[in-house]
Amino acid sequence: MQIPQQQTPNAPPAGLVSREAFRDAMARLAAAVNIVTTDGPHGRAGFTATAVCSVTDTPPTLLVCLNRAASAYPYVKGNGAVCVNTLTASQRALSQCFGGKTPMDERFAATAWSTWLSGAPVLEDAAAVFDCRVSRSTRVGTHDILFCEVLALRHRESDSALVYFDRNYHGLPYA
Ligand SMILES: NC(=O)c1ccc[n+]([C@@H]2O[C@H](COP(=O)([O-])OP(=O)(O)OC[C@H]3O[C@@H](n4cnc5c(N)ncnc54)[C@H](O)[C@@H]3O)[C@@H](O)[C@H]2O)c1
Ligand SMILES: Cc1cc2c(cc1C)N(C[C@H](O)[C@H](O)[C@H](O)COP(=O)(O)O)c1[nH]c(=O)[nH]c(=O)c1N2
Repeated sequence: MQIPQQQTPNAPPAGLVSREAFRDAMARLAAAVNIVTTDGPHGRAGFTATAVCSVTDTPPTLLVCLNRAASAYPYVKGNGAVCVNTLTASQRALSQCFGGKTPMDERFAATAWSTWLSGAPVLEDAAAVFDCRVSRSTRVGTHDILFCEVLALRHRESDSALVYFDRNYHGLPYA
């Protein structure tokens, strides 16, 4: 039998969760770290993202949550193309570079990039690469949820992972 929300034991009343409490709890969710890039008529940009997950394999689609205040936002929206580059443990510095206030050209100067189908910059030695077109997007609060249809991909076998957990980076060795 399903228990209605208001009768769930120990459930706090709705509407009392602060941004701080939400973030504190979210900090307990370990997440893969990605550099999401874009390029095209509206220009090149990229940002670090942990809010990335699989949506469906038919058609292969993932989602990325992007803050509309981010400097990359107008570029991503204008180009309608992104590449999700999932980082290995050795790429922590790159995540820091794309996750702060570093000027866009300096971010991309930190390493070499190529392009596949979408035109967005590809990090060839990433743990996994998902080259995508943005098939649709939805506004929720401060963010847009971008649904990204995968046009091409590649992944490395037996490599480490970069994980963001408890407001810190952690290297996860393979096996
Ligand atoms: N989804 C996001 O937009 C997101 C995720 C992680 C980090 N960040 C950025 O990196 C900074 C440092 O993050 P931190 O983890 O070290 O400490 P934090 O206390 O700011 O965030 C803790 C956790 O809350 C979530 N979060 C943070 N800002 C958010 C936002 N604006 N919208 C939705 N969820 C959010 C993330 O899961 C994050 O790991 C943040 O202040 C934020 O600017 C943003
Ligand atoms: C570990 C980690 C994880 C995330 C981020 C940061 C860091 C350090 N940031 C923030 C994003 O990368 C960037 O810092 C902000 O958008 C501000 O960038 P600008 O200085 O405006 O380019 C981020 N932003 C976003 O819109 N969605 C996300 O999933 C994440 N995830």
